[in-house]
Amino acid sequence: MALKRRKSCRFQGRQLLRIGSRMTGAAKLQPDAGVVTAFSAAETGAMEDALRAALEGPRGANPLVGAVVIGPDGRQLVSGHHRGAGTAHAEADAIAQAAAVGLDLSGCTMVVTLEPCNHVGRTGPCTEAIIAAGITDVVYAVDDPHDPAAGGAATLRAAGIRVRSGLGADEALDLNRQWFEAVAAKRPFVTLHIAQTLDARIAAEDGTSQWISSPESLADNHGIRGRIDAILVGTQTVMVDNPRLTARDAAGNPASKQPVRAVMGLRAIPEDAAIHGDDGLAVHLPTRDPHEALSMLYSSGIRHVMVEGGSSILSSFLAAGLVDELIVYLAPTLLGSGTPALNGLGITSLPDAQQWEWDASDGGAVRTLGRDLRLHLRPQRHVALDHPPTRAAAEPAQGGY
Ligand SMILES: NC(=O)C1=CN([C@@H]2O[C@H](COP(=O)(O)OP(=O)(O)OC[C@H]3O[C@@H](n4cnc5c(N)ncnc54)[C@H](OP(=O)(O)O)[C@@H]3O)[C@@H](O)[C@H]2O)C=CC1
Ligand SMILES: Nc1c(N[C@@H]2O[C@H](COP(=O)(O)O)[C@@H](O)[C@H]2O)[nH]c(=O)[nH]c1=O
Repeated sequence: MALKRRKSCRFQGRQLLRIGSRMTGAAKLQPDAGVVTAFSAAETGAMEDALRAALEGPRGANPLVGAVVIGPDGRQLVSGHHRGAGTAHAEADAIAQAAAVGLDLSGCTMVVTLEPCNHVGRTGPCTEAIIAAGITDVVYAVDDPHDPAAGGAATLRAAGIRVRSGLGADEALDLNRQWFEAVAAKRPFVTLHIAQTLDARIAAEDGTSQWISSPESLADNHGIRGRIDAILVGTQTVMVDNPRLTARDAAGNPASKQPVRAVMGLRAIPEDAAIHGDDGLAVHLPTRDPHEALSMLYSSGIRHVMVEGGSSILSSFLAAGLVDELIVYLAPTLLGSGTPALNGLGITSLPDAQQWEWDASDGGAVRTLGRDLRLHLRPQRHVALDHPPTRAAAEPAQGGY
């Protein structure tokens, strides 16, 4: 990934860059008059690598974040990335790696794709770790909308650290554009799961569907179940499959973290349905409106939901434009008839088709899982972010961080 920059603006190994409307999707690294901030070629290279490192993490309640620390001579010393809610942030990851090999980071520059956090969530504040490491310079791409007005940058400055932002802002906004949108809309991040045959069926004519996916795909799906906040299905899936919707390992043992199990639809859930379990994690969302379902989940602290199916539910979330990430397990199996993965998106003409793009994050866009292919996609970007992230946009993180 090459950050946009013009070579002509370089002088003595440094670039003169203007940060134009830094927090908008139109933010560009442009050499020009105006607010002038200088970033060195080493910092620019480090930001490119930080953006690449960020892609190694999974999408969800937390944004993808990467960090690279460079020494006073511009050499890259260590890099880190965030591996999902509840794990070390990218800055803390890089600092921990340096500590593990006895690397002294005092006097170094931390280059990171998101403003270092200032709050105590599931992990300690990154500002504290940066200050404690003796880092003297921080360059970050975009503000963190989760922090209150005086965010991490202010804390770092108050500690005497030189802080600059806006380098790679376009790329960093694009990297997490769905996450920023979900945060601004105050709704959970939505991952849609489809386990389908080659001819896009999710169940046979008689309703049987277990299992279309390979054991490896099922294991992958259970891995996701173990790190999301909630899993959601329609009432019909509960009637037909009587699913448990728990996160389990290959031997059937429950994972340490279990998602809330949400059922969406107006019908009552049978009392003996397996989904109730005995852990109090099952909820009924008596609505057919996906917006309403998400707002019910959000108000109870859910920040990442995986929509599992069936077709009516998958279609309703897709038609409403509420899907941030799409994971399709594609089995080399043909049914020729049965329940289609989707049963209508309100599209009648090709120009109106939904367009998706391959998502290289978290292991890549296409992976082989046993005999299946795992396809990973995100909505295609049509325009710059209409509503750039602002600090006021989000409530403090609950499910994530
Ligand atoms: N292979 C896979 O990945 C999966 C396969 N499946 C399969 O899918 C099949 C079930 O799919 P399907 O029949 O589509 O049922 P769904 O599971 O999608 O549930 C549909 C029901 O949900 C309620 N509902 C809530 N919101 C909406 C909405 N916006 N639009 C329409 N209905 C809504 C309605 O019931 P109400 O009257 O209660 O409101 C409706 O009848 C099963 O055979 C199951 O095995 C299911 C999940 C995953
Ligand atoms: N058939 C099918 C899936 N089906 C989904 O898994 C649910 C069953 O979950 P559980 O009772 O916890 O094992 C079922 O109701 C449906 O939501 N998933 C997949 O990854 N691949 C598959 O082939």
